[in-house]
Amino acid sequence: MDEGKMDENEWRYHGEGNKSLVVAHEQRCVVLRFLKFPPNRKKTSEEIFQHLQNIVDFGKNVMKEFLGENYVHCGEVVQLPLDFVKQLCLKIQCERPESRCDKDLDTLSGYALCLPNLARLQTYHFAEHRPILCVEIKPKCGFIPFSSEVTHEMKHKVCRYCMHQHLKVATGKWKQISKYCPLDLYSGNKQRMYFALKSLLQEAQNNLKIFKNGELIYGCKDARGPMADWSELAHHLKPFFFPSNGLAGGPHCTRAVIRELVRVITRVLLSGSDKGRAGALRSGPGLRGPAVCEASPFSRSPHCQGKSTPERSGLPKGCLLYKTLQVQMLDLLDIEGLYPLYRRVERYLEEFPEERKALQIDGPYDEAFYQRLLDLSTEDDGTVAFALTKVQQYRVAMTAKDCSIMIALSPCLQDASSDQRPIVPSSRSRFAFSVSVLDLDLKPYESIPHQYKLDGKIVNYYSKTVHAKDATLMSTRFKESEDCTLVLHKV
Ligand SMILES: O=P(O)(O)O[C@@H]1[C@@H](OP(=O)(O)O)[C@H](OP(=O)(O)O)[C@H](O)[C@H](OP(=O)(O)O)[C@H]1OP(=O)(O)O
Ligand SMILES: Nc1ncnc2c1ncn2[C@@H]1O[C@H](COP(=O)(O)OP(=O)(O)OP(=O)(O)O)[C@@H](O)[C@H]1O
Repeated sequence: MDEGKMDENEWRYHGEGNKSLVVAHEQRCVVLRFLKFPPNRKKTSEEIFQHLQNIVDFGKNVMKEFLGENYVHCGEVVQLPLDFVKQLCLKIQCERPESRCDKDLDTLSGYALCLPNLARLQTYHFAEHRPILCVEIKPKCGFIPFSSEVTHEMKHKVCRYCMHQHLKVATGKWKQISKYCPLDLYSGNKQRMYFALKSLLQEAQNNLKIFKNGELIYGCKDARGPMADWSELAHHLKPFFFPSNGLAGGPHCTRAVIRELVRVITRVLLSGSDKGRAGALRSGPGLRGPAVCEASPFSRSPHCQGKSTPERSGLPKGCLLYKTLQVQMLDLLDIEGLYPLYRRVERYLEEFPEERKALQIDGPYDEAFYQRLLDLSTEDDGTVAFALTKVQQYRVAMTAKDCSIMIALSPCLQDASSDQRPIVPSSRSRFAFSVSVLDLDLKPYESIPHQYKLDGKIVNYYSKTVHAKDATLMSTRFKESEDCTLVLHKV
C-alpha cells in the first residue's frame, strides 16, 4: 500500500465493534482498522501507535502460538496522511449504525492497522473473480466455570452467555432471547452444532454475520435493525449451494439452502490440522465442568430426549474451536477467584508504581510474556508473581472469549483437484475454504473490576428472573393442586 497516495474514494465502510472501525478497499483485499474512542478521551499519537503495535505483537507472540500460524493475521501498523483519514471519516459517517456512534474514529494520530480482508480472503490464493461467501461467528465463552472459587451455584449450571441474554433483553440491547448456547457449538456433536448454528441464524445479534463478495448480506447492524429474513438469505446463497439445478423457490428451497449452509459450516468448524501450541495447555485444566448448559433449549428438544448422559466435547484437537476453548480455559479461577489476586497486584502497584513496566501490564507482549502464560498452577503461594500470572492468563482468556471466527468459502471449479487448499463438499457443490480469527486485542488490565461487577449483575439478574418464573410456576401448580383437593373433597 502506498501510504503517500491515499484516496478516500477507494475505501468503503465495512463494519465496526465497540473499539474499532474497519474500512475495506474497493479493489484490493485489504482493510484498515482504526481505533475508536469516546469523544472526550484524547490520546497522544504515540499512545495510539503503541496500542496498535501491542495488538500486532500480541497476535504474533501469543495468539499465533496458541491458535496456529494460519488462523491468525496480525497485520501491520501503517501511518496515513491526516487529510485522507479526515475525509474518510466524513465519507463513512452516514453508514455507521447509530448505536455505535457514541465513539469517534481516531482521526488525529494517522495510525491504523492494515490487515487482509478476511471477508474476501486470498490466503489460499482464491482467484479474484471467484465469488466468496464469508460467515463470521462470535462464539463467546464455551465452558461452564469449574473453579471452586465460584460462589453462585447457578454459575455451575448455566453458562454466562445464556444468563447474560436475560440482562441484555431487559436493558434493551436485544429484542429477544436467543436459543444459541455456546456450549452446543463447542460440543463437537453435530446435532448440537446444527442446533447452535440454526439458532444463530434465527437470532444473529452480534454473534453472526454473513458476507457475499465482501458485502454484508445477513446479520444485525443494530438492535433496531430489521428481522432476519431467511428467504432473502436463501436467495443469496442458492447459487453457491445449488449452482446448476433449478431448485424451485419457496419454503422448501429456503430450508434446503439453510440446511446446506449449516452442514458446510459445521464441517469446516470441525476440520483443521493447523499446528498451534495450545497443546501446551492440555496438561492443565483439560475439559472440565458440565458439558451442557441447563438453559440451552437443545437439552429440552426432541433430539435430546432419551439421552441421559450429555456428550462430552468431541471437538477434534486440531480444529480452531478446540484451540479457542483451550485458551478460554486459561480463566482457571473464574472472575470470583481472580478478583482478589487483581487486588493484590493493585496494592503492589500502589506501593511501587514504577514496577508497572517490569510487570508487563501494558506490554511488551513478547516471548517472555507468552512463556509465563504456560504456568497453569493454581496453588497460591501468596506472591505478587502468582497473582500477576493469573491476571495475565485471565486477560488472554477473556480475549479468546470475545474473538470472532471468519470462514471464507469459495466454490471450486471441477478441475480444482490439484489445488493445495482444503475443500469442503456440500451435496451439490464443493468449496475451497479458509478459517481465521479476528479481534484478538488483549483485554485491558483496567477492565477487571468492571468484569467483576458485571458478573455479579448477570448472575443476580438471572437468578432473580428465573426464581420469579419458578415461583409463578410453583404458585400455579399449588393453585392447581388446591383446585384438585377441592374437587376430591367434593367427591
Ligand atoms: O462482556 P461481554 O460478554 O458483554 O462482551 C462484550 C461484548 O458484548 P457481547 O456480549 O458480545 O454482546 C462487546 O460487543 P458489542 O460492543 O456489544 O458488540 C465488546 O466486544 C466488548 O469488548 P470490548 O470492551 O470492546 O473490548 C465485550 O466485553 P469484554 O469481552 O471485555 O467482556
Ligand atoms: N481483517 C478483517 N477483514 C474483514 N473484516 C474485518 C476484519 N477485521 C474486522 N472486520 C470486521 O469489522 C468488524 C469489527 O471489527 P472488530 O471485531 O475487530 O471490532 P472491535 O471494536 O474490536 O470489536 P468488539 O466490539 O468485539 O470490541 C468485525 O465484526 C468484522 O466484521
